[in-house]
Amino acid sequence: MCVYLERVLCLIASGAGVHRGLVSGLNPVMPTCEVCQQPANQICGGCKLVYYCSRPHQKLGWREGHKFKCCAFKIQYSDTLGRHMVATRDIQQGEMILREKPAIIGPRISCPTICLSCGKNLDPPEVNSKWDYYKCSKCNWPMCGPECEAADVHKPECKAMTDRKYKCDIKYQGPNKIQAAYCVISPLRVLLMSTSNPLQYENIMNLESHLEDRINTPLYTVLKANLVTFIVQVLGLPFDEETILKVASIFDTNAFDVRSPDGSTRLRAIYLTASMMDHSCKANTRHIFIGEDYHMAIIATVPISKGDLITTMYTQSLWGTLDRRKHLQTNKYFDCECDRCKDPTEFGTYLGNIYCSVCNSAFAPNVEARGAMLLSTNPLDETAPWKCEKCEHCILSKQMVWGNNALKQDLQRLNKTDPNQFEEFIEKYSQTLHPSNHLVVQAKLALVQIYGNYKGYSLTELSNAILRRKIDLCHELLEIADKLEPGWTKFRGKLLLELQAAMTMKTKREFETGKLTKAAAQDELMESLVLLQEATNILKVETHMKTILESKISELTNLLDTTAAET
Ligand SMILES: C[S@@+](CC[C@H](N)C(=O)[O-])C[C@H]1O[C@@H](n2cnc3c(N)ncnc32)[C@H](O)[C@@H]1O
Repeated sequence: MCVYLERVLCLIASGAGVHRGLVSGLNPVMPTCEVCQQPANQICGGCKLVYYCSRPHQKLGWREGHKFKCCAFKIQYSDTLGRHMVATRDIQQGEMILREKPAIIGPRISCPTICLSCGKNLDPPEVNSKWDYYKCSKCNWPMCGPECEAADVHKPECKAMTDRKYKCDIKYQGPNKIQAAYCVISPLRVLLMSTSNPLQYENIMNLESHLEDRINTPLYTVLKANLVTFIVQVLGLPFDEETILKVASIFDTNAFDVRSPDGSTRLRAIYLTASMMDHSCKANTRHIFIGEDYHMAIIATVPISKGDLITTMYTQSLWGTLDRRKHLQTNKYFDCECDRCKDPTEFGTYLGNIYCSVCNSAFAPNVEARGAMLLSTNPLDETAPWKCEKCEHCILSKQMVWGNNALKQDLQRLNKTDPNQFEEFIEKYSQTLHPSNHLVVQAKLALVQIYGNYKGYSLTELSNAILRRKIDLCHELLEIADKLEPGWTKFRGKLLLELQAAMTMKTKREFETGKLTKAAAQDELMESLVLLQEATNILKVETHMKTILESKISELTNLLDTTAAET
């Protein structure tokens, strides 16, 4: 980690300059100039972390290398947002704003049986002709094998448990059985840091927790019984109930969901600096995980101007405003008031809206009002009624919520591998849900994934009509992505890949059947190549995508060559 980031972390830890009410009482030692080490009082305007005695020395320091180290962000504090990240200079699309290793990584609150060291999902091997997992020889937690048992990450917790003769009693009970016992591990790892790495422990304990909001929730009542009892009574560790629950609450407020590309590992981790990013329903970054240690990189998805907030998405971008705000209130304890939440049309996508049943009824006298939507009269108030944009028809917000939930359940019940069920869902609700309603969008997204990828629906197996359908769906979804997740987002990258694959197949078929001339086929293939190049720019940072993208590019260029060679 660069020295500047370490200083950001120290600032976070000490609360200096960025922490609520702690701006006074800063380091009494006079800062020194980065260039001449003389007393200095001019702070670098970019990173706000280094000082200079004069303008010439600032210029010299910049030329001598500070320009490569200066962070593109600073952490600020406001009463409404708490600490948040702000760009200290213009940031380019695709630029890596931050790369950081996890301060702590561990199992989620409940998960299938995983290895405590590497986090991989465990398949039960046959041991002594009885089906069970390999177990740590000391604490009995399931592990991959002796190598993981000996890994450093497991040593402190293993010692804490074996010192008290505690043995884990997880046994193989069939595939994918969810184990609640894992809820103690990640908090235990943080608590043990209080002696092994006190500075890091302080850093973590300085994060926002919202414990006061969570303490009486059903989950925290369970944690009081399970987690607190385990730490205090079973392990005999010297922590009070509030500290233990605060650690759990810090995870719930700040942890990132960490997934390996192949889906074999799913953990939660805290990244101290990245956790300073506030939420926006149209975020300007995305994050990726790099390597086996799950370093996180934050990437700008759009150009970010100096002074802009650097934001991330805490919820699902393809949910409507009612669902997103509810999720943020119950999980992160704030009311989102971003531009998208304020706009009853969600930037013209109408993602969370439905058709007005009066204007769209078959008997409606005014045909010009067809397509009119119900809009919330105040999107920042979940109890506000919803009114038609064209007539006086109004419904209560709870009717909107009930209807939404009923249809959501209908969607969830569908067989995820059967495209006909998603097509029927879209058709069935076409009088209520317009083509970019969030439930229809989710059904369309499922179709884009099935068509061309699933067994029985590979690209070569698709009929021309379904191939055309896939292309149309990709275009529709890309239009929504441009408004809600613009730029170099994973969503756009994946859609562009799907689109170019379908377009290439269509061109190939039409050329082979003589529907397209050589020149027209080449023009179309060039169009696909442009899409593929943009998808590559977006996705190449994800290491597992590199070979896939390279082989797609070579397939497409080969096809271009072959087409050019045909007579
Ligand atoms: C991961 S922390 C982000 C850092 C946090 N602001 C702090 O001061 O430590 C998440 C918390 O930040 C606050 N927050 C994040 N985004 C926000 C937003 N758009 N509006 C208001 N509060 C927000 C909420 O309290 C949320 O639970």
